[in-house]
Amino acid sequence: MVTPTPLSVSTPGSTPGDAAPIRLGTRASALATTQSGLVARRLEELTGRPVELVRIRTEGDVRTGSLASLGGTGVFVTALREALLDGRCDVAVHSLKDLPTTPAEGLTFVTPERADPRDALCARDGLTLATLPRGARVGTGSPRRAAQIRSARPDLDVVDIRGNVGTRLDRALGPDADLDAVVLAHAGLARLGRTDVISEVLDVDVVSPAPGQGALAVEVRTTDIAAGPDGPRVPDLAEAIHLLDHRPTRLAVLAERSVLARLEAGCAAPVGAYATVSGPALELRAVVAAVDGSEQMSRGGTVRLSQDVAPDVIDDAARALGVSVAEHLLADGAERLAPLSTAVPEKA
Ligand SMILES: NCc1[nH]cc(CCC(=O)O)c1CC(=O)O
Repeated sequence: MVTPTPLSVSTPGSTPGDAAPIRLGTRASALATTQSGLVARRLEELTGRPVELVRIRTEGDVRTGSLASLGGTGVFVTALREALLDGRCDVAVHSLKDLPTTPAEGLTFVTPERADPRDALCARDGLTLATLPRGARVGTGSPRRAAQIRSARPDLDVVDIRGNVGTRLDRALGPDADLDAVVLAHAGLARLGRTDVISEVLDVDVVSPAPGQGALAVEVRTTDIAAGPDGPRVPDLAEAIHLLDHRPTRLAVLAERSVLARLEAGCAAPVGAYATVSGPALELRAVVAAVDGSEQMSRGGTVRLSQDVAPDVIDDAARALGVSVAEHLLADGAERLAPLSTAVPEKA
């Protein structure tokens, strides 16, 4: 327990405006600001301090090349992390699936409860993966989605697209649509209030989600929240960050991200991983797919989480599950199917 500081005590007549604001760094897209707004409101409730959004442009927002050509490692997060480290903001909110698996020096993050991790097909006329006509054009910028869509429906024409959620939806559903469908994360659509455009939520056995999909990372400077001789440097923030952490989400995404880390794969690699906690069990399934859809391999595993050990021992068990599943995939020849490293080949 952290002792509340005067700042976090709500005294009669005190409003959030009375205390120093918490500056929350976010990308400027509609999805990013919506996600950040959710976290900002929670932080205001938990600390009694106002939260100010600081908009930061990331490389992923500036560059317009295909997602695969950007290389995938941290293009959406590096600028936010720099802003945190040089003090332009105190908290940064990321989509966890955009966060590289290599830890950032001096920073630490928690994961609030995850939303639906599945991908969603948004097709004209309510079409589904099964009912799209032969040769239909399906847009996605994700090699993981492309690989699995092609594997399920080799006859479809998968088209590489980029852009924010609205732009991508327009490609299939707008007045000038040039595609029959696009694939987007359910969580992003849900946060934007756009689940009406979904024609099918794709089962995780058909399209395995990106590691961490649907979850947010709320990142802070380690020094602000780590307990020192006099307690954390920012006690009310430390307490709030601690309360935002959702343990089952944390364990699931630890296992999923450990698959990616052990495969030395980036978020642009055709790798899916999905873990769930049910009772004392953590269950994980991961997929590596050839981008042309010709082949995919899948491995799963389960670990029983002992309740009477230290939290970091349980975290280690979640990571070990991911590593073990990844090693099975490597033993199966996963590297033959897909370029796993972040060095992305020239786009055709
Ligand atoms: N790289 C873009 C991105 N990062 C996170 C989400 C969706 C929200 C989430 O997965 O938490 C999206 C959009 C999409 O994939 O459709």
